[in-house]
Amino acid sequence: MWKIARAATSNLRQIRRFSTAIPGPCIVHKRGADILHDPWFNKDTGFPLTERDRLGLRGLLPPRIISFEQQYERFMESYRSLEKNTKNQPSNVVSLAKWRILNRLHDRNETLYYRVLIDNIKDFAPIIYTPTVGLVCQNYGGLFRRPRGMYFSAKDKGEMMSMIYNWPSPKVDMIVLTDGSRILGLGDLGVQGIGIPIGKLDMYVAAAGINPQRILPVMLDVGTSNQKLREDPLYLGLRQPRLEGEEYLSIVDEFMEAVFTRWPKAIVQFEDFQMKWAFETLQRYRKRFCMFNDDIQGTAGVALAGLLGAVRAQNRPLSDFVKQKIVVVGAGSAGIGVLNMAKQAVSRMMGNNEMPANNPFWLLDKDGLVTKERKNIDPSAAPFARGFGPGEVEGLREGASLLEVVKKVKPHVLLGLSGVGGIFNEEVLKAMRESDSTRPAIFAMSNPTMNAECTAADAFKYAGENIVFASGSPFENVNLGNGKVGHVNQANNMYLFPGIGLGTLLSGAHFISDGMLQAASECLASYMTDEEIQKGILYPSISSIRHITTEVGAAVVREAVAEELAEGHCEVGAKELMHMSKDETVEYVARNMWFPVYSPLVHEK
Ligand SMILES: NC(=O)C1=CN([C@@H]2O[C@H](COP(=O)(O)OP(=O)(O)OC[C@H]3O[C@@H](n4cnc5c(N)ncnc54)[C@H](O)[C@@H]3O)[C@@H](O)[C@H]2O)C=CC1
Ligand SMILES: CC(=O)C(=O)O
Ligand SMILES: [Mg+2]
Repeated sequence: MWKIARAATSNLRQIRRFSTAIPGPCIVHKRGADILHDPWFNKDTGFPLTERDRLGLRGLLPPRIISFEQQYERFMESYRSLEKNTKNQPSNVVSLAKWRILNRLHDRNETLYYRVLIDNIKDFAPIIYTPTVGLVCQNYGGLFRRPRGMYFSAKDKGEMMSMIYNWPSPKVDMIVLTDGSRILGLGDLGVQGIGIPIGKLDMYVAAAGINPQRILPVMLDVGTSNQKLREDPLYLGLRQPRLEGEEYLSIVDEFMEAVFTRWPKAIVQFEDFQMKWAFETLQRYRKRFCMFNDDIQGTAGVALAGLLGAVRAQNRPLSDFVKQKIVVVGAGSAGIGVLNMAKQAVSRMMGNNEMPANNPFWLLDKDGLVTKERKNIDPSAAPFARGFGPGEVEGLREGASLLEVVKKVKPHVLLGLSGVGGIFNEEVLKAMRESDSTRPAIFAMSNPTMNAECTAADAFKYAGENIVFASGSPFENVNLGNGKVGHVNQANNMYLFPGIGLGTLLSGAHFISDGMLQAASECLASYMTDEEIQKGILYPSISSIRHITTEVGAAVVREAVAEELAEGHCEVGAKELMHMSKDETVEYVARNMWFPVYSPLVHEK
């Protein structure tokens, strides 16, 4: 079942070379300076003379023509100088300086921006995505220069159906939407949360090859509960308390109707909504519109793939997943999402849609262990509340502390999605040494870095060198001495959301089923070889994110076909999708991925 998928696509690079060798023309409806000021079309000094003539650019640029490769080198050179010149400055200052230089390129020339991003994704992802994107959101008021994406506010009620036509691109494939209410582990950042949809969509372009002219980051500004922000003179959002209840839902309803009226085939990814709205909107829209919630569903798939990897790392068969004791810290949208998907996997493995006699999950929130004695328990957490009596670990009371739970349960896995930095402290990590696993797994998945439940170095230092470790934001591998390395995995939903979006788009499904999400997760899990897993490597390197996304996208397409949800995309109909072999589906996905090269621009009125 867990075959290695990589060999099947060894010809991917060739496909990409071929498709980039003869770039198709790009229709542009403007001329002259308007083109130079449009990052979608601008080539800076790279416009050939013929194009300068055709588009009225002669004289608007210095005469020398610089090739794409030279422009690329020039940018990388200035990036490297910046790195050198800021060496001794505080890390936040350096990170923001790096973000600024990339953002300036993004604002000026998207083709070059995405090319440097794709080629250097391992170095640049921590800048355009977590952790730096968190810092950018926190400082958004001061950093703001040019708008990116669209802003729909509570003041726009009744206007959204017409506003959506203000977006200049006639076609949109992927939208990432936030209301800014839970930005990473940083809380309510109101309108400043727009940085998250922008960063996520950058990953869509880099990893999934979604055309940047067809992405749309959206901020739904319904106010903020963050009083400090409301009082900040530089704050750019509505300075009013967050809308609640029906008032809130009517805004989201109106936005969704507007989007799908203009772009019926678009996919909307909900991102960083506070828990109550994350679950409510998922339930409300998932059958009506093509959408998913990344924090609930994307995170769950990535975590499940890692949990299965942790079983393999113990040299145990995957079916032993049902015997793993898993402690999840954080009962929010992400933690509950992970538990729901892990529970589904357990029931599938049991073959009878039942849970094993010994419930393998323990859930903690800010009030400690969640049990059946919990007052006013959230309905989504209720299925995971522990009981008392036979089959239960003795002596664990309602609200037991994390340390008590770890000491008594001796879990195989300790997984944090609490947003609380350092909560896996020395004592908790040392208690993991008594785990019943030969290779305990510690997943500190909260973002950004300062909110991680522990650092990689502390995990290996206190819990032991034989652990497997994953974090939501990147950490360096840990030098364990004697030539040994503690491998750090990045358990982040970035390994799945681009493939879920791309696969759904290319299948033409109008709805994202549990089966499609499960297929994505299984594909990620099976991507890793036994040799890698034995080294504690549970996820691929981010350098291969395009490759893994192609595989995940193909797995999603195939599942949509199997469930008869696939209706086809552009000239490829449902029947053709049905007759594609696995390799052909992978090639189909690869063929449809955008790659940044300068296309000849053709002017049309
Ligand atoms: N690595 C990844 O791919 C992802 C990471 N995350 C991260 O997970 C974190 C949580 O996200 P959500 O679940 O959406 O947030 P949320 O706000 O819905 O939930 C947070 C949960 O943590 C609990 N909590 C707070 N303090 C605690 C404490 N001291 N001990 C135990 N539990 C405590 C809360 O009671 C709540 O249940 C964030 O930092 C976010 O960045 C979220 C999605 C994906
Ligand atoms: C990664 C992500 O989606 C989060 O931290 O919210
Ligand atoms: Mg998120």
